[in-house]
Amino acid sequence: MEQAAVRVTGLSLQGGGGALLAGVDLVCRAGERVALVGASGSGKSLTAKAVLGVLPPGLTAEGSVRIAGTEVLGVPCARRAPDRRPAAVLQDSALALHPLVTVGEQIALPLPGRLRRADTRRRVRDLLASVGLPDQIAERYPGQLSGGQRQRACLALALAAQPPLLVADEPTTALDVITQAAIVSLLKDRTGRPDGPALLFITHDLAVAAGLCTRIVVMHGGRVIENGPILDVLREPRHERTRELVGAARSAAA
Ligand SMILES: Nc1ncnc2c1ncn2[C@@H]1O[C@H](COP(=O)(O)OP(=O)(O)OP(=O)(O)O)[C@@H](O)[C@H]1O
Repeated sequence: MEQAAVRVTGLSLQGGGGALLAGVDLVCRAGERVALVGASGSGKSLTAKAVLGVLPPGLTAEGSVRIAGTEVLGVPCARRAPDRRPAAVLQDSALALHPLVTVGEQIALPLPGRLRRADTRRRVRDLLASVGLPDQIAERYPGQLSGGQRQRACLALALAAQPPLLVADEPTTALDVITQAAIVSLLKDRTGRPDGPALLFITHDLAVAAGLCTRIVVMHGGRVIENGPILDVLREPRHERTRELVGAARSAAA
């Protein structure tokens, strides 16, 4: 069987007095970009947190989450082997970066410690360039960047660790439409290729999902209700809730 960047099987989560996720199955293969969609509260972020190893305390998880073939469910991110840690790009880039450490120092952190300083500086510059940021950004603090620049810096930080998978949880929601398009185009360039991470893209925007991803997983009430090639699912949604999401997206675009 081909090894997936992430394979979630029968993931269930209990907490807050009830079932939050029930038997979630999801696969994102190496070199693939998969959209995870669903109405608010359907369980997308909790699924992402289980994959990332950052589940909130007090929740009981069952099932399986395999990253590049290794079982990681219940193993916090920091205790996973470095090549089994997915990277994350989240909605709030200001919270994702340390406010008192320069962008360059933060991007250098995941790089191998044995690199000479000049090599580290060069790698940081290359990573910044790969997300369309100039060298000088390395010396700045996160608060001195625009929201779009900060999200690019978060992407550079995520790519620095060469993760098998990038989980992007509504990464463009806080940005204006032009910056949104630029970040989506960067995600398309930098993920879903044999030499880059696979992408699990959580979004409410079906049009963006269709432009970026080849497959879609639709959640409702803590379950996966539909799953398939994105253009097929959007053209002919089978589940009533998927039809509602597609209908709402069509009305918004009209
Ligand atoms: N730590 C927690 N304890 C108890 N319930 C939680 C916890 N975190 C989330 N939930 C509940 O689990 C459900 C799924 O939440 P989740 O954040 O995964 O939804 P979502 O699909 O990402 O929604 P949105 O699109 O609004 O971000 C919601 O009903 C939420 O209230």
